[in-house]
Amino acid sequence: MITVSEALDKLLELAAPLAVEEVPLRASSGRTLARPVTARRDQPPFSASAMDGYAIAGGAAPGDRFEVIGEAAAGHGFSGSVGSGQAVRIFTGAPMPEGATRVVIQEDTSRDGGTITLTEDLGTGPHVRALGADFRIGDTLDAPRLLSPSDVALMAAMNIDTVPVTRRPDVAIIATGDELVQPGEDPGPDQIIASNSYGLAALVEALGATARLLPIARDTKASLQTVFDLAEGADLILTIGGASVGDHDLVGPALADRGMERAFYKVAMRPGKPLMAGRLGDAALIGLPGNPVSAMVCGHVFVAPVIRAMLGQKDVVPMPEQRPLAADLPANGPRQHYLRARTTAAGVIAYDKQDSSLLSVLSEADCLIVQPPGDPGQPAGRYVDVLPL
Ligand SMILES: Nc1nc2c(c(=O)[nH]1)N[C@H]1C(S)=C(S)[C@@H](COP(=O)(O)OP(=O)(O)OC[C@H]3O[C@@H](n4cnc5c(N)ncnc54)[C@H](O)[C@@H]3O)O[C@H]1N2
Ligand code: MOO
Repeated sequence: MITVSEALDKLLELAAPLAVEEVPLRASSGRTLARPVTARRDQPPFSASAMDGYAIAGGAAPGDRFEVIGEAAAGHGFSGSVGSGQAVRIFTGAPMPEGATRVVIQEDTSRDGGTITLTEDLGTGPHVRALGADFRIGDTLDAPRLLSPSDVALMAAMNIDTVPVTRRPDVAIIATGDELVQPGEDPGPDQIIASNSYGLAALVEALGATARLLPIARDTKASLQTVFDLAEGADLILTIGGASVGDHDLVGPALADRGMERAFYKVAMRPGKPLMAGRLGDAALIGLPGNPVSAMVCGHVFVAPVIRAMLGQKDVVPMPEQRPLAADLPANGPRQHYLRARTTAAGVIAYDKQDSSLLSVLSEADCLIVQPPGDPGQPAGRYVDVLPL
């Protein structure tokens, strides 16, 4: 058995960044920027008013009077220039007229026909946004970067309409087992619903991959080979179940027949011990254990970093957070334990039930406490490593 960190190193060797593609700006949120993009204009492209009021030239004091000589609105600048004793009615976002140095907000003026008088409680201003105050032509948004809605707004303002992003990893997901039927079907008396494939598909799609749920493979080598054929073209193949040592655990042998180069089998972790990984043709392959919580925990711990690496992201393995324990944590055995836990005001608390079949517990949990192998147990109040879910 290898350690979690050794397994992660070997897995990341299987995951090279994918090709770059151009997508419309509208489709770029949640994608990974693959190359820096560059602002095509200054923002604002002119010195602009930040408020509704009057643009004036030079100093201003309560009681000063100005003649209003024109109007500047957003999209419609004033073509003349402003001199001493003159003002231009101006609105937020309008270009500052030539000669104007500040904006007096309209609340600080009283208007009488074509004249304004500055009131006693005159503010300081200047209420002007300098040309290029947000960004200048040539400023860049650096890659790699997971694009957020705010980044999309920024790129739009930079006048970037197509965005170079890393291609979405194509992830083929194969559930295996005679006992499985799809959600919505009528299970026989010895059957259960295939749940892991759906949870894993949601997980990889949330990370920016495309999931292909292939038909359930039955517990024969022939059925497994038929479904493996359908995984052709995938960047990453996830198998679920059939990974352990039972007579019907045929995933390893079927993959060996197919010529998989195995990188490792079995990791010193709980849940998730019978994890397997390797390369099958052009695809990376991760063989996940069948127990539902084991499959999902391995999804968070191993599959997510592989997807991020394929997307060309940096820091693909999340650093655990430090949080205090709200209750004592019992001693651990020889495998790194990922305990399903919840956050309370007093700290994190592991659920009493840690069996790797309990999806209801996983669904309630908001984090995993990561307890190292051989840990002697920790008292309440001690800070421990936690992975938020
Ligand atoms: N003698 C031993 N038995 C087991 C060991 C061991 O070391 N020695 N390891 C145990 C551990 S740990 C795990 S984890 C499981 C993993 O076994 P497999 O990967 O072979 O998984 P299966 O046997 O196929 O299934 C286990 C369990 O999960 C259910 N399952 C499978 N696929 C799905 C799915 N897509 N959706 C929902 N549930 C699924 C399956 O029905 C079984 O109940 O092995 C232990 N045994
Ligand atoms: O991965 Mo197995 O459940 O260690 O529970």
